[in-house]
Amino acid sequence: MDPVKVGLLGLGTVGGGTAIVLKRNAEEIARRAGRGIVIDYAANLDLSRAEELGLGSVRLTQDAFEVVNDPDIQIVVELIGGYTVARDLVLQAIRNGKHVVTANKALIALHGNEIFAAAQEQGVVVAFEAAVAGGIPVIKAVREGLAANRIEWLAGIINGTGNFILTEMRDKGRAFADVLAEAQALGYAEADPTFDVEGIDAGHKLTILSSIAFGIPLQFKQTYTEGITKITAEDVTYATELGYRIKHLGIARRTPKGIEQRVHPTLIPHRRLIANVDGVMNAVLVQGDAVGPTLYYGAGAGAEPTASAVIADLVDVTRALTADPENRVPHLAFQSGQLADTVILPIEEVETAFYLRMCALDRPGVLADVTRILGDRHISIEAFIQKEPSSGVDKVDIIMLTQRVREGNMNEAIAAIEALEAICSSVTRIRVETLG
Ligand SMILES: NC(=O)C1=CN([C@@H]2O[C@H](COP(=O)(O)OP(=O)(O)OC[C@H]3O[C@@H](n4cnc5c(N)ncnc54)[C@H](O)[C@@H]3O)[C@@H](O)[C@H]2O)C=CC1
Ligand SMILES: N[C@@H](CC=O)C(=O)O
Ligand code: NA
Repeated sequence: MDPVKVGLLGLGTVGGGTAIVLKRNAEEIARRAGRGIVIDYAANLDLSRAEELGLGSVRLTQDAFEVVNDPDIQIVVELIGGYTVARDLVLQAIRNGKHVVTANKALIALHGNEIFAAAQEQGVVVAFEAAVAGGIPVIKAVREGLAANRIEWLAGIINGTGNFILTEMRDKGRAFADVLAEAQALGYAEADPTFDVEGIDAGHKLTILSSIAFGIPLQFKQTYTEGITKITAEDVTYATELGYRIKHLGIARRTPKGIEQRVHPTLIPHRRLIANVDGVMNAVLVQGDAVGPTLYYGAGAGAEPTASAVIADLVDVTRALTADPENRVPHLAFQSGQLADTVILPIEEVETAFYLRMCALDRPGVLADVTRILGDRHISIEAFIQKEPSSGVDKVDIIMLTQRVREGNMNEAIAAIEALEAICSSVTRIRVETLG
């Protein structure tokens, strides 16, 4: 059979990795797919990149629309990023009856509902394994491998750049900006690295995971996102003293009131496997009612790990070329008419335990005032440490772990604590999860 002709949009980190791995493993890939998979046409702003990648015989253009409109191209691989041009390109490819593979989580999280509806209508596939947790085949695992389960919750380290920064800061005491610059040089970071460090990228990925886990439409706007930029070296040290590690987690959970969909720094007991996932590695813990806990681990970013997922999708789509569209795996795991309209809870309604740190004047009665404020709102203290001045003489750092409480109640308590005259800074709060 003739090889499948692929149009590759974007020859950057992931596009380059995809070209290299497709060529290096061409024979094995063809044995798996049933026919060869070749890049026939590629688009990139800088055409000299094609030479660097040894794409000698491949047709080249700076205009990606030429690729999606080319009648010879059967599968379009979108590795440009962003949600404007990428959306137009993907929708145009679908209109032209082409299958699409993308690593673009921003695009899927924001425009996936529209894109999948268009794909369904045209009878084409839009595959997006590389969009979540890079090389880890977690989309396939949740969508297909766990199809028997009612998924109860999932929690993941799903941004490689953020995890790399937190690990280097903790282990080597390196400065935030310095590690971020290295992550950019290594090709891990998004074009706008604010997406990585402010939790937006993880929010995109969590939105996708939550949708395929619970059978709900993609709802990025309802996802609570908080980044890692406010985590201090003191918090890392105090968390360690209390037996925890700070990780940037995406958490999606079913509750009787609705679905929690949130990304934020989280204290996790240091013995948990996921607390020991370091550097650019990602991990996703998924709890199914039948299977129990399952854990997926691997590189969350980088050229070849991400290419691994892109090419796995290419193989899947190649196999599906001859299959009846009615019998394909649904884009969002559940049949398109079967998505539920379960409410996503606002963060104020979510219950977690909390780590609190505050700076107080070293005078009698302050601690009693703080514990009274918490007690009045039925917030119990699980652990407590007081530290000698780090922020000036006659001051102390008070660090507490609380039991689980509704976030709205904690907001009230924090406001009352901050209003105390003896409290000299705003209260730092980090949510705590045992993930057991
Ligand atoms: N870098 C990584 O480790 C991962 C990236 N992703 C996603 O993969 C996608 C690509 O990311 P990277 O390869 O890191 O980005 P990149 O910035 O390295 O590459 C993007 C490429 O697209 C080209 N490009 C931009 N606009 C274009 C246009 N209008 N027409 C033609 N070419 C155009 C640029 O010339 C550049 O070579 C993004 O959606 C990103 O979120 C997903 C998982 C991991
Ligand atoms: N910028 C992302 C790339 C992969 O999705 C990350 O660091 O995880
Ligand atoms: Na993946």
